[in-house]
Amino acid sequence: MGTPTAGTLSTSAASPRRDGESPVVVDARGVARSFDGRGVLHDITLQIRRGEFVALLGRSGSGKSTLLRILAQLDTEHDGDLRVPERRAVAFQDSRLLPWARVLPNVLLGLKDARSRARGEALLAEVGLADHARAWPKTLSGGEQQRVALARALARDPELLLMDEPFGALDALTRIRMHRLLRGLVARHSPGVLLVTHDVDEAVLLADRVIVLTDGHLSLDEPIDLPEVGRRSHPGFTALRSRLLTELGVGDDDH
Ligand SMILES: Nc1ncnc2c1ncn2[C@@H]1O[C@H](COP(=O)(O)OP(=O)(O)OP(=O)(O)O)[C@@H](O)[C@H]1O
Repeated sequence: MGTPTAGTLSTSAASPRRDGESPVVVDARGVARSFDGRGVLHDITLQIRRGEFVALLGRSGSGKSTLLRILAQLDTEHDGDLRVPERRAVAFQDSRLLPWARVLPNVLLGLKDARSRARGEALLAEVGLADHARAWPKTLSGGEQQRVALARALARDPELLLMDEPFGALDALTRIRMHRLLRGLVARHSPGVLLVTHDVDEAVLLADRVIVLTDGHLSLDEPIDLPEVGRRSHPGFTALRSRLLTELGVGDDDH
């Protein structure tokens, strides 16, 4: 494995957000990863800007989680150049809350700033859990635990929010509610977002842009030019959904 060039983007102070010119919060050039000599990611070049919501689709084993872990810098054993901001947050399919800490301390975990508490409380209110600040995680439903995990991620005011199948374990109705919540949170807090999902509908409903990994190669990178409201009933939704299913090797008839 070669030595990666990893840098830190500092975007918050210098560049105010401008249409189409928001600061870049992921700048990956030629990123590659092998395990035991087997290439899993090949020559990934990808930029994500602050405020942009990117969905990452791919078949099982295509390298999605590997890429997310690299962008989170949980895995630094890659080739190529990567720049991501210091202020980044990751959410996984399981909420990974500490069972021995109540909800608010979970949200505030690792934050030392005296103003953090107020921010944590405000975020709990935003995710509809103001009354649960003193609850133990195990007393919450799966959806509530994921809402706490989102509050925890946003408490760091991340410039980059990375999510790996965050709603994968939730029932269909809870997922729909989480989609609405997430869109609102992202609109208000404006991080750059990379959402790994298996779910084509989820990708097309939520994202501004969709990328597809095929056997470790970025095989598609496309803006989603659909209205935010009424997206599912827009004719463009069905068309893009079909194209993505084809790209993923699943015909509409199989679905
Ligand atoms: N630590 C590791 N050691 C060896 N191989 C690994 C490791 N991590 C991932 N791989 C391999 O890399 C490939 C891509 O895995 P990855 O988890 O990134 O895929 P994925 O697209 O996220 O899959 P899924 O949708 O099933 O979660 C797989 O073949 C996997 O076995």
